[in-house]
Amino acid sequence: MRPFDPQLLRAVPATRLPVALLALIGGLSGAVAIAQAIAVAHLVVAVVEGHSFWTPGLWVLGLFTLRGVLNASTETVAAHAGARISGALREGAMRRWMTQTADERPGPSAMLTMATKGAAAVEPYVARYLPALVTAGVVPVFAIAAMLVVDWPSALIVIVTLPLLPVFAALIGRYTQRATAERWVETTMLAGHFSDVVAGLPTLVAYGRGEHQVEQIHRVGERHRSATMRTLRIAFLSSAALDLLATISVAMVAVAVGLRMAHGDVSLLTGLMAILIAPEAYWPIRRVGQEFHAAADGVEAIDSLLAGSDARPWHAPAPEQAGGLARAMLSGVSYIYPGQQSPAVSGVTSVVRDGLTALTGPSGCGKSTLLEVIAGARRPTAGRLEVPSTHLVSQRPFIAPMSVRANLTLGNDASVDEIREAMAATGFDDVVLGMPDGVNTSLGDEGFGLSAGQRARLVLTRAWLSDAAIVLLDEPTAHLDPASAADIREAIVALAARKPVVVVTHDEELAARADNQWRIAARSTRDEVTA
Ligand SMILES: Nc1ncnc2c1ncn2[C@@H]1O[C@H](COP(=O)(O)OP(=O)(O)OP(=O)(O)O)[C@@H](O)[C@H]1O
Repeated sequence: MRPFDPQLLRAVPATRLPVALLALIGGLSGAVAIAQAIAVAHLVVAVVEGHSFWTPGLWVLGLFTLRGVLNASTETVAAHAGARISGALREGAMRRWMTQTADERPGPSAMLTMATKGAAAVEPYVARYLPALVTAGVVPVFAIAAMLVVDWPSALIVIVTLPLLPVFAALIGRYTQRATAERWVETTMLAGHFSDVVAGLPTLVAYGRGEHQVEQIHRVGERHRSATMRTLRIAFLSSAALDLLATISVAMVAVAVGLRMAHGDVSLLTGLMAILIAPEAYWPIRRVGQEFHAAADGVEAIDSLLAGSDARPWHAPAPEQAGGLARAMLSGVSYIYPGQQSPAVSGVTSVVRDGLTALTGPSGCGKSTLLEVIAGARRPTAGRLEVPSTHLVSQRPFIAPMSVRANLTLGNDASVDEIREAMAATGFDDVVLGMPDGVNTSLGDEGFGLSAGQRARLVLTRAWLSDAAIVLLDEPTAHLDPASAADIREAIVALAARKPVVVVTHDEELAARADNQWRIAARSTRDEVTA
């Protein structure tokens, strides 16, 4: 972990002002602490020598209050800054992931960990560590300058011992980086494994494999626990080491001052001032050491959250001939999955025309992949693609745990009348009639509470309402009973009369209703699409 990584300040401008403000307050606070040490020394001398202690007393009180106010402001600004910056990072990353293709985006569990734990871990880095770092660069200089004026031999001891702290901290930092990176991997794995198990729990229980997962999660959890304990151990030990070093250094100043005072070389006031100012030179660096461990997770998270932030999102260009028959054009389009040798889609040249296009071919020949390439969810590895806006209904379409209405208007701003018209066209109006609160009925995760046929009608209604120029459907009649499949077929044909629809299907009846046919040969034998 580098002590300071400017990429965050560059990528998230919202960071700059609060960090500058916190550093300013930190510097002021350090200056006030030095002034307070001088005032306390004067107060003690006044008491010891029997002078009036009102003036130094009032100074101590005033400076004490000012320090309190500055500390309170630090906490307030830090809390606001932390929330604002982690929010900005989270939003930026999520916006980016939404525009990235499936191959560029991190996996779901990594995205989940980064957007929740990761973004939150940036708060201590920005709100505590960065300001502490700036303070550590300024306050020791103030303290040494004050000591040079007050008592230069004491200043010399500080000048010699002070560099040991950052050197020591840097050595610990190198070790911490590795431990933190390991812990971050374990955290992501635990989150991913846990969310997979929760998602698959009904299936696991149905096959009697639920108990087996307890052992699995326990194992992953144990690895996470021991990685966490390792980083905590480093944090505690290194804090103790830095504290010890600083304490010994201050003690050296105190012993030297004491000896010189015993010989009568130094006055009580000078000696006291030197002893009280000395810790102010060390504490900012000690604080950096402490905050460093709390911030280490944040640095790991920043790298992941900002990864690819300077890359431009990819979009297939829109076809020039927007008003004519050609709605989308594919010329020699191929796609190879990352890490694979042979292409899943190979040299497809075709044109999406008005009406219904059936995309057929044997299982595994690349139909779904081609649909995702046309939708812009995957970037073709070769060939040229011109596509206007599309609406893809995948084999597992996204249904949010929200109301039916919110699900229907996801990605469009359809009016009540338009929703009613679309529902009538797809037959979803009959489904809604049977629901307790009509379109305001809340749905569970992935449409829990709806049958497969009802779900198919819902997502088709949403496709109907979409503003996209082309609708892409992936096996919309699969797993439906004959009556539902017949209704969905009619709705698709009606939709295709409004805008071009490309449908991947094994349903011969649906394919027979299509105006255009695309057929992909089996992977081993195929050359290209025959349109
Ligand atoms: N994420 C992936 N990573 C690697 N290979 C993949 C991935 N998804 C699919 N494939 C492979 O790409 C090929 C095409 O898959 P695709 O799902 O597009 O076929 P399909 O024609 O739609 O099949 P089906 O009719 O069974 O749905 C298959 O050989 C499949 O194994």
